[in-house]
Amino acid sequence: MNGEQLSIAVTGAGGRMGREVIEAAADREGVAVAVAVNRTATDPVAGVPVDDAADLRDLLASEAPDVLIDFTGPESAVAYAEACADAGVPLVTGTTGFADAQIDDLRAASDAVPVLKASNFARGVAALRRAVREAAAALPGYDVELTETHHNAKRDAPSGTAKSILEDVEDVREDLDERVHGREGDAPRSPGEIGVHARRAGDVTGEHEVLLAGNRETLELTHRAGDRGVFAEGALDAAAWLADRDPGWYGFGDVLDAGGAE
Ligand SMILES: NC(=O)C1=CN([C@@H]2O[C@H](COP(=O)(O)OP(=O)(O)OC[C@H]3O[C@@H](n4cnc5c(N)ncnc54)[C@H](OP(=O)(O)O)[C@@H]3O)[C@@H](O)[C@H]2O)C=CC1
Ligand SMILES: O=C(O)C1=N[C@H](C(=O)O)C[C@H](O)C1
Repeated sequence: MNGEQLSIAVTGAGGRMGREVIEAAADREGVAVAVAVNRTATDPVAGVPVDDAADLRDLLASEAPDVLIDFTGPESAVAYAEACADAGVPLVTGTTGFADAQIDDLRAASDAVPVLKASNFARGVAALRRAVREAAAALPGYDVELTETHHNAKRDAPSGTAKSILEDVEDVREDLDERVHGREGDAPRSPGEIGVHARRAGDVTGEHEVLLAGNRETLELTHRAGDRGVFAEGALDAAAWLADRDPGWYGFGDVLDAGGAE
């Protein structure tokens, strides 16, 4: 970092989250957007010109930002991670929907630069995940069903956050080893199932609900994002924290454990 000023690059600058990050950066003291790119031509966002994503490597070399924030799609995120590794620029990515091989590619980039990947930058989701782990461990034998709801333009299903929560549940409840995505026809529930339900409707920002049921009682744990600003703020906190780290693989929990942005 150059003194107290954090210089960021933003990919997917024309998308819902890219715009939100640029707008949040404009509102935050000590943060400047040095590079903003998109695959397709995009008008300036909050006064920041948006360049062609094909020029990212040149722009990273000429502008030398402290960190790149990426909310795009899996293929692009992997390509941008490779550009970051080559340019020595730390990467924060909130992109979801990666295949396992693409995660391996991201991890390879983290040999060269710090890479922070998070399926959700809301602090409430971090708290939800802790609560779900505790509840699932405390309620052995209870059925678990997860429902996520997002806007009608979301591409990947189930959401990245839902997959993270599923991993949390499976980690503390080894008896739950079969993910069942929706049910249809003659489909009685078997004990090892975790039901997974993805709803797409309107402009819902993002909701995740975990239902635990058994022993004549139910427990529901729900997070609702009010707007995308909550994700953008978390991503900026992560960027500020990551800029001075050593190469390696990080999560949003590392930022929160350290007390948030420095
Ligand atoms: N971790 C978190 O907290 C959050 C994560 N997300 C995730 O961020 C990602 C982007 O979400 P959102 O901003 O709503 O999406 P949008 O579709 O609104 O924006 C995606 C942007 O990235 C560009 N892009 C580049 N490569 C790809 C690609 N391979 N597929 C799709 N778009 C691409 C698009 O450019 P062009 O128009 O030129 O194609 C577009 O500008 C998703 O994976 C989403 O799940 C979203 C919210 C919070
Ligand atoms: O695409 C979105 O919008 C969101 N994606 C993330 C996910 O897949 O979990 C996070 C958030 O729920 C919004």
